[in-house]
Amino acid sequence: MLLCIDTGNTNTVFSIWDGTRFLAHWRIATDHRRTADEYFVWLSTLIQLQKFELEIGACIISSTAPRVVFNLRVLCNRYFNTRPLVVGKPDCLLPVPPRVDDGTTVGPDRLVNTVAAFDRHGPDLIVVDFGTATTFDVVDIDGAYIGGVISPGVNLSLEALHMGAASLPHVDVTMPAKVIGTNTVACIQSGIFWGYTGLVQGIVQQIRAERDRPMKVIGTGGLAPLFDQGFDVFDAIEDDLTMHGLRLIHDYNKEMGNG
Ligand SMILES: Nc1ncnc2c1ncn2[C@@H]1O[C@H](COP(=O)(O)OP(=O)(O)OP(=O)(O)O)[C@@H](O)[C@H]1O
Ligand SMILES: CC(C)(CO)[C@@H](O)C(=O)NCCC(=O)O
Ligand SMILES: [K+]
Repeated sequence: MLLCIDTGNTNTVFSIWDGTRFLAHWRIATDHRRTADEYFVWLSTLIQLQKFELEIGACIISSTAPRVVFNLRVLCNRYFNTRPLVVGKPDCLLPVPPRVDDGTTVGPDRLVNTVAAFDRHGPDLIVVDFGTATTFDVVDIDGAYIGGVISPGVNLSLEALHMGAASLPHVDVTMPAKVIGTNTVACIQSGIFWGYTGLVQGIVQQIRAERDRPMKVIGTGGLAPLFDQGFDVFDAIEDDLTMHGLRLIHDYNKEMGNG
């Protein structure tokens, strides 16, 4: 079985692939201080609760937080007796290398999204990921990541508004019926919801114009379904894009006789 670990700046998701399907997805807050032993106690509790018999034979990690990787490596070595593949490191092969400026380190989550979206939807894509940051990853004809856009994530913007303005509360994101809010919460919800809707529509339109070709738009991340209600910009929503990509990259490395 394959253990896939997706560490974002906010949350880390552990998923188990049994060769045919994902058996479980477990989420924990990202914290670089968490030790290998702590991860293992947490994981084995969940494994026991679900009454799984797990034989982890391989691990793959994507981490946007470099400091977390050390303890995740120790977890894989010590408790699963495997050397993990770490996306973005030279010893982890990608089906197609990214085409970006020399010296740029592309976020591994964006590389993984690109691989997964290309596998499912073919060439010429814009992947919009609503995570800690809202990112746009552009996929070329051959599946390469060729750049994109990074903007502040929805929850980060909400938090910044609450932190910076003494009278503004923290609110949840929902789709407001109207643009003109008639109370503080409704005004903030409108700003976030219609603001991000406009941001996504505008950036997608400009990417399409710059590329001058038809492109499909794939939405992913926890908030993608919410933003799908407001407007018709996504050709598809994928809730497991990162895990699918991690599995593909693992399989690719295995095929190539790597690791
Ligand atoms: N209506 C909502 N309002 C606010 N947050 C929401 C809502 N629906 C889902 N979420 C959030 O979406 C998140 C799941 O999204 P996802 O896993 O894509 O990103 P993340 O964990 O926040 O970021 P990262 O992957 O960068 O760590 C959860 O943190 C969840 O709280
Ligand atoms: C943009 C984020 C934070 C999105 O998770 C991550 O992909 C990252 O840290 N990227 C590094 C810079 C880049 O992707 O160009
Ligand atoms: K993510």
